[in-house]
Amino acid sequence: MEPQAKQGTSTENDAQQGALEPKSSPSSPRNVADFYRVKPVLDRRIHILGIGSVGRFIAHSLRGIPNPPPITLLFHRPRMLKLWDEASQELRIITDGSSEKRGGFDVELAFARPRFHGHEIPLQDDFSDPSAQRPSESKDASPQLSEGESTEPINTLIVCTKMPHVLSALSSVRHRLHPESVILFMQNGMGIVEKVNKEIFPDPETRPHYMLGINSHGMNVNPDDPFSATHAGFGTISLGLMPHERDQKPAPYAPGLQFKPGGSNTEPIATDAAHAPDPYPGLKSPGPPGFRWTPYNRYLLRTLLRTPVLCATAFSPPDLLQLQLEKLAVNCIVNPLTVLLDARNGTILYNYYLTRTMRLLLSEISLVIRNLPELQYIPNVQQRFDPGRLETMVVGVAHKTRDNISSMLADVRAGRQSEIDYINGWIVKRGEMMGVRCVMNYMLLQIVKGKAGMIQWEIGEDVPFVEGKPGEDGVQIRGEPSSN
Ligand SMILES: CC(C)(CO)[C@@H](O)C(=O)[O-]
Repeated sequence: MEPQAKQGTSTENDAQQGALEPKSSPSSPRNVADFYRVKPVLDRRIHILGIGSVGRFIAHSLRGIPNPPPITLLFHRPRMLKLWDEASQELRIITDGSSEKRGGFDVELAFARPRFHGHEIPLQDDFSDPSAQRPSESKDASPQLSEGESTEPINTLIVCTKMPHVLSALSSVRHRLHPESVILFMQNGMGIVEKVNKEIFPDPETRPHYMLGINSHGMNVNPDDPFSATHAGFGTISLGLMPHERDQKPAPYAPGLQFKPGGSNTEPIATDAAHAPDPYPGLKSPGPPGFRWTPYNRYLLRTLLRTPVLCATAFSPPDLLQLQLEKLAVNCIVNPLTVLLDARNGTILYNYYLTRTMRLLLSEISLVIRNLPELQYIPNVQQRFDPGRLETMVVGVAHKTRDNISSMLADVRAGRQSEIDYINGWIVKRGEMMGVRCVMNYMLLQIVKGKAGMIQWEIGEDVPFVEGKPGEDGVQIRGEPSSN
């Protein structure tokens, strides 16, 4: 497949698009045909990685707008590609019982590269043939590709995989992403950008641009159809562009900066208690954000904003961070408690024992959030993340989604890895960095992991019954000789 051959062209006359243009010489041709021949047009193709319910919903929605962008769905497994080829090659979204099919998607294979302790691990494609190597990272960073995998550049990527699988999924397309690409992360929980920077794009010079999205649409998958999803709850998508480290300029008048007479010119000293020397050297102090529009982050944002069914809105990075933290506080309560109780979201309401539990957890969550150094220069953070306000939010969401199975409960029941490390685990980790010991969140984290492990064991240990053949009585245990 040659995705580039299928790409559309943009008619947007975007001044920023000039960033992609080669420098024109005074003798550059001026007539229209030559202009289009010389000027590379913006690549409108959007790639989607992670074709679960949210990936299907976004892909389907984008294909429904006037002048839709070309969309490439990236499948991890050849089996999915085969199922797609055998099916109608359409995505179906069911809303209020009415189903709408849309086609016109391109598909590609991008094998997820499993990772272990921060490194890709080579796996065999075919376990019966140990000589057949799965793609893996090689020392010279030029990836080994499997048959069917593309090397075409990806300019615009939306990552909809669940949090625990983002790194292995992104590893499969790392060789196709470049410093001007934009990646939109659509995960629940916190901390993905830091992980991706550490493990996938450690060098800021070659790192793509990032956007973050918070989804509140309720989506359900249909177990018997891998290419459909049910739009169960109408929500919104909040979007924000992340400032890039390459664009950060040193802030000469950052609050609290002074220079010692005769001392090092770059070493800050404290001017007052509120602006004491940075206790978190890894975290940036809020200098001018140094934000830069690029052709692809502008294009992706515009395209998502003009897709009505997504109800997408754009926010500044500090506003988006606060929205993420509000969602985190809700998820820190609803998700693990519904796992422990093995019950729907509404169960945590009108039960004073559970209200007490919620309040104890929220006191730690609120303390951590209100002391995050990245929020210290934002007004009203103390009120916005007050435990009482957070409790009202949790109760509101639990009530609104009272008949839903939380995403964490669904993952744990199915024996999948949950997102708890990026939810309560993130609170515990950030608390540790600030000297706040979040013992209740820590305990909840351990119990949820314990319960998930228990269910994974049970699934693994399942006695594999096979149905009796016609005429045989009862069931037979696989591998055991038949009793009759
Ligand atoms: C808020 C929430 C718990 C509602 O179902 C949702 O974020 C989820 O399922 O993760």
